[in-house]
Amino acid sequence: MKNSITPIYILSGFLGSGKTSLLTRLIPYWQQQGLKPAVVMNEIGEVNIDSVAAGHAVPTAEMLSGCICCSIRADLAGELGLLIRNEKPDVIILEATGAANPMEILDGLAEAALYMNIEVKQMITVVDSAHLLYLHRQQRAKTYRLMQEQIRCANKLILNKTDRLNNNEQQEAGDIVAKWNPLATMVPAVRCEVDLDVLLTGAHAIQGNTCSGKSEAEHSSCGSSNDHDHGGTHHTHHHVMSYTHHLQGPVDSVHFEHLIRDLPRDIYRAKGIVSFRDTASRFLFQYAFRETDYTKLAPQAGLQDVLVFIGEQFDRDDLQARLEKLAVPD
Ligand SMILES: Nc1nc2c(ncn2[C@@H]2O[C@H](COP(=O)(O)OP(=O)(O)OP(=O)(O)O)[C@@H](O)[C@H]2O)c(=O)[nH]1
Repeated sequence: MKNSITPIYILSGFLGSGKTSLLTRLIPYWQQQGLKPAVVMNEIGEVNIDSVAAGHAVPTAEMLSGCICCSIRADLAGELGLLIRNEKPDVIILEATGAANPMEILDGLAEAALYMNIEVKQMITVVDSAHLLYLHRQQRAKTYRLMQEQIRCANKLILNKTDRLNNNEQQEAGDIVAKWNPLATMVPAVRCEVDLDVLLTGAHAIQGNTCSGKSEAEHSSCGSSNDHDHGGTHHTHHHVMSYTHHLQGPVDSVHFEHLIRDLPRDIYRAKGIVSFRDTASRFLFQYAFRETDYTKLAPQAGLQDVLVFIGEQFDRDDLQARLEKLAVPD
């Protein structure tokens, strides 16, 4: 392990807010400066679709099937240690799952810092401004509270997806975020297109145990609420669940689009790789807060065809049955 301090940038933000979009900008930014970035990617699901989405070839530690803020937090120090020892990166970007509570990640990193020379430089939270506004109007407790925590703990905020809001709504979303975290620098953006020189320099210190002056008791979504199981050292996100479905072959594009259109509201994120038999093409598929996106892939690129759905206590069996029907030709 090298003796110099390895800076760590944490990318936080709710599911589908744009963290991977930011990652794809950060990697070439540092590479162009002659630096060697490495990535720690954390996914609640069993597969890492984000590395296909990011399209980068940098040293990556994948932490799958759990959340680094709770169920697999104990593995974080080991993964970081391996990455630093084997790859000697100049900078590490830690992309948390969208369900992660940033306070718990900071705690995990503070533990890791006992064994290795690391320093958390920035906690950048990417906010899906349209989703934030929707939740603010609905006041859906658990998800809303988690988003609030992620915003409060940041020292840099990207108010992303402003293309989905009109001017008044953008103002409203900005006001909510500024009220929750008046200290952080906030930058509005579309697809996280921000001036990285500005984003990465100068910021108030990360607030450790007192995100924007809030008390420990208010850091509820992972540390002290009923959302998590605190049996021993094992914590789980009760209200967030995922389902991974491996597709056995190409599916009909129209049937697939209907299935996605009719997804229950409680599924707020889906992503995967899917091949369509009617168009003979293969796509990276993304669904975030009711918006879908398809990026064409080379026929053999990346993983086997697979879909990951993330949401709040949705009917997994029903979803599985509907996905299995897709495999049956007309
Ligand atoms: N309309 C719109 N879509 C965006 C914007 N930024 C990102 N997206 C899309 O939103 C989806 C999710 O973006 P990601 O960057 O993968 O989000 P993420 O936060 O990494 O998602 P998770 O890791 O699953 O939590 C993708 O389809 C992106 O293309 C934006 O500013 N506007």
